[in-house]
Amino acid sequence: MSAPQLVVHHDKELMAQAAAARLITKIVDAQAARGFASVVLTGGRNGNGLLAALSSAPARDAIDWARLDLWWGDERFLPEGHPDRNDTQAREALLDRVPLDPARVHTMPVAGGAYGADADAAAAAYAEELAAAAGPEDHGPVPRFDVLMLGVGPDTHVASLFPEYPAVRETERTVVGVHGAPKPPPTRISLTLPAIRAAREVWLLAAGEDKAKAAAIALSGAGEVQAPAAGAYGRSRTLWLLDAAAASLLPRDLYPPATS
Ligand SMILES: O=C1O[C@H](COP(=O)(O)O)[C@@H](O)[C@H](O)[C@H]1O
Repeated sequence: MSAPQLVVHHDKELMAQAAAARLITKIVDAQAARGFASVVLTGGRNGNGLLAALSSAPARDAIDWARLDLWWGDERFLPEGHPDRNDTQAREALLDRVPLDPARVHTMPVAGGAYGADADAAAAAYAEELAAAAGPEDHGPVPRFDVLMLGVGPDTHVASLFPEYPAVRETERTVVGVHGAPKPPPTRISLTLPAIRAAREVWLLAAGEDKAKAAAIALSGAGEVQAPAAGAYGRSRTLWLLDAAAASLLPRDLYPPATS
């Protein structure tokens, strides 16, 4: 477990641009060291903001897009191409504009596809896909992702792990179906905390006033069942990327004053 480090940017746009620049460096370094990189994408406003910033970043094509594995932390279990699916939004923000290898783009299953309306079966299939991609060096059923990003919801949810829901208590499975989610749509698929914690680095994105309470709760010692964001950490780094509005309720001793 790595203790959270905080970086507070002046505003949402700057946060998205700085996070995009940070991600480019991370991916380029991993590709130089191992030949490929693996990143887990998040849905939500902050995650899509980062992808849009990456799309217009001058250094975007320093990344070798064909040697990048993309996974998702969660998905809204909706039909293919639905505008509310996280993968649809990611494609619009970035993925359709870069030369990815389609075989390395690991979207979560769609509703009405191979698993019909069965989100649990779809989740089990994604768990198998992760397990197949994990090598002996990963020492577990999911790859050691280079970076796993999570947008923090106003209620402290991350991925589709909502406070007090069974999914946040899961200790065995790496991917689960989520039913009756408090945020639409009610049916979702999500990585669990054990899968999230397999990542080398976990980045939590929180920008905007509506994230201030969630950041303060999660970073002030709350339990992970009540505040799932508190249970999201990486093996070697846990990084909270915030803007000043989202950091406004944090105790001042948690981070140095915003500088950028
Ligand atoms: O529904 C979801 O919400 C969260 C946070 O979204 P935001 O719009 O409040 O930033 C996101 O992390 C998750 O991936 C997504 O499915």
